Amino acid sequence: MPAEPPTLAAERAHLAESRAALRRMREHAAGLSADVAADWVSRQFLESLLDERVAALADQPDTPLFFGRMDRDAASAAGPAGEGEEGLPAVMYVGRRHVHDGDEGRPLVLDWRAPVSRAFYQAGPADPMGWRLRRRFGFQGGELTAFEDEPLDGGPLGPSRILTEEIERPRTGPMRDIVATIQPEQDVIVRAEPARTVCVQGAPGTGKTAVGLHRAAYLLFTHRERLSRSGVLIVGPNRAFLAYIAAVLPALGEVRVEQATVDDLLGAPTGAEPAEVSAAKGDARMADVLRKALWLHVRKPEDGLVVTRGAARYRLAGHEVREIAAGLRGTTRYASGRAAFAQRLAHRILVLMEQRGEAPDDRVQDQVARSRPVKQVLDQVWPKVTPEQVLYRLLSDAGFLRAAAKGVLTEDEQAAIRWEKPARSHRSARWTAADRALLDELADLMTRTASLGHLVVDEAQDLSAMQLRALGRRCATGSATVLGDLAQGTTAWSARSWKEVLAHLGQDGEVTELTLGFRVPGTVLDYAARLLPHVAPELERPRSLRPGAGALDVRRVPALLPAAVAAVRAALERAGSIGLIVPDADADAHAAALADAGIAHGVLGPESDGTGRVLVVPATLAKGLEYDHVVVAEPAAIAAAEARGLARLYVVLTRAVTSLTVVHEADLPAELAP
Ligand SMILES: Nc1ncnc2c1ncn2[C@@H]1O[C@H](COP(=O)(O)OP(=O)(O)OP(=O)(O)O)[C@@H](O)[C@H]1O
Repeated sequence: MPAEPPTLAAERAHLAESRAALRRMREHAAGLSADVAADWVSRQFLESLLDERVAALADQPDTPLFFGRMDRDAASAAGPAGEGEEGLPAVMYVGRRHVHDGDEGRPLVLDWRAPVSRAFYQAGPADPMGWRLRRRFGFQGGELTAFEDEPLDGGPLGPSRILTEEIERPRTGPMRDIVATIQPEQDVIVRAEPARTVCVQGAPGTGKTAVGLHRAAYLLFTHRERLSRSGVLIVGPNRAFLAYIAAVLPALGEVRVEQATVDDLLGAPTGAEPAEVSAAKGDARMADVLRKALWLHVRKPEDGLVVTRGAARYRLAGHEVREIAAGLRGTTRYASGRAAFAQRLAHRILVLMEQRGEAPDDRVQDQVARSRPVKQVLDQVWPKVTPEQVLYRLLSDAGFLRAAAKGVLTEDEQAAIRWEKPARSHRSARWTAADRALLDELADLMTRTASLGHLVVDEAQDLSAMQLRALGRRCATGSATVLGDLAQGTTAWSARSWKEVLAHLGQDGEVTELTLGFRVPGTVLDYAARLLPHVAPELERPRSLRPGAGALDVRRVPALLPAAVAAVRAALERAGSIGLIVPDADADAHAAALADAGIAHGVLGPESDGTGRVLVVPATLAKGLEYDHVVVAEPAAIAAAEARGLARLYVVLTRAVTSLTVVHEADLPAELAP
């Protein structure tokens, strides 16, 4: 066997030493006892913390313990004992977590999220940040097999082979983390200050989703205590997408991040409606209409209030009751306003009691507030209502809608959102996705929605103003990472500007644009970009990290189904995942054709992630996903299936990592012409 090159041997020795140290750290943690806890509850808590710590220190044999190394330049490293300024070692290894040598506490591997590790991602010849060399390691199944050096004191760096290989490594399952190869412009977003909301406009495959997930991991590392208390939530477009990204954060050691769709948060729709109606209901002006509609329920009192206690009667005149209601109206949330109204009425009665020489205490005030006469006034003036009751009334009662929408919605707009045939009551009403956002707004007008510490919103361009407001409430006291691509907006209410999105979300934030695509090879990206002037002319044309790479094959075929099967069969000759993306209406036919041809496959559904190397993907579910080889069947039908069909086609054509085959029986959409 040829001798191993000395550098590789030395790096492997460091890996072995780090692994041994991690084992010791784990043994040490496992030996810690929760007995120091003062009581049973604290002991349980401490035990679970220790279990978590032991689990976190497990060495996953397939996951490299470190993926990079940095060598300081001579000037910075010339400190005592080989340590440079700030006590930093002359050499540092960067990995998924800290590993230190138990005896001396010497760091063997530094966590990628530690401030010092920033240099691994950011240093370059233009600004070496005190470092001389960056080394990237190649691994195979946990074994260190290669390395690549990037001198930081020389000329400009070429593209990293390890990065390209990582991108082209065949996909076998869900999304992987990119912690070893985060690029400088991505790193800036990942490490942006926690309090800052960042918004990323990114062309297909520029790493928006990856960046959002790594930012969540970074924030949890830097502000663990605060954020694990207040919570971090990732919001994605559908279950299939969430299943696809689900493994990334656990691989980075973060298991406490929630993932949800907007439907999960606001409630699943039980009804459907035309897109124009949803668009009208999704308009931000609906917030004004709802506020008005709710507060229209507070009515002027007709009579005063009479409370009897024993033989005594206490009376508040109508104008006094009116004044109290008027003083509260609109100054609080509806539910707390109702409670405060009862208390204020009771307080005034208490004052009358005192004037008569009684000495009532707080308990008496509470009793009066809950008494029958007060409740009667309350129900008449400030009735208890639910969001469903208010929205039902608004959408079914033309007069009430007119009163609430006066000066905000035109007659036509009112007619558009009104139900033609209302259900019999709010209980039997069918609520659409757009209604769910309205109900959430009403619920918040009644009682404040709890806010989380940080929200990552992916594919944010597809959310309506009212949905964004609903998400904004959930990060009102925190910050957000907003990710999306205006060119991939496929809803009737898709955003036209990120400024507006941020305004609806109620967050101040800067918009950063990513245009370097990692996923899609140059030839394929250029083909898809022919659609860009038609879907989002204001956006910059995306560039690919692999400009010369990729195979594009566009074929007119006499019969679509057999041609799609043949294209899938050809892709099966190569390594990696295969997505056959088809118009939604044709998914069953394509699945049947594959089955007839004896090709094992899964079919992606809204609630399922689909399994298998070959997946039939309805076009409307392709967003955010990727496959090594993509076969697109009948682009014209995909484009014709919906109002923003060209944007859908743009999404569909940008899912391939290695090859794209387009088969079509009908003419291609004219916009795809060169
Ligand atoms: N720095 C990187 N190193 C390695 N792979 C990367 C890097 N950045 C992105 N990728 C890979 O590129 C692919 C696309 O990334 P991602 O899905 O995050 O992009 P996106 O901008 O969300 O795309 P889309 O808008 O099309 O959904 C993924 O496979 C991701 O792992």
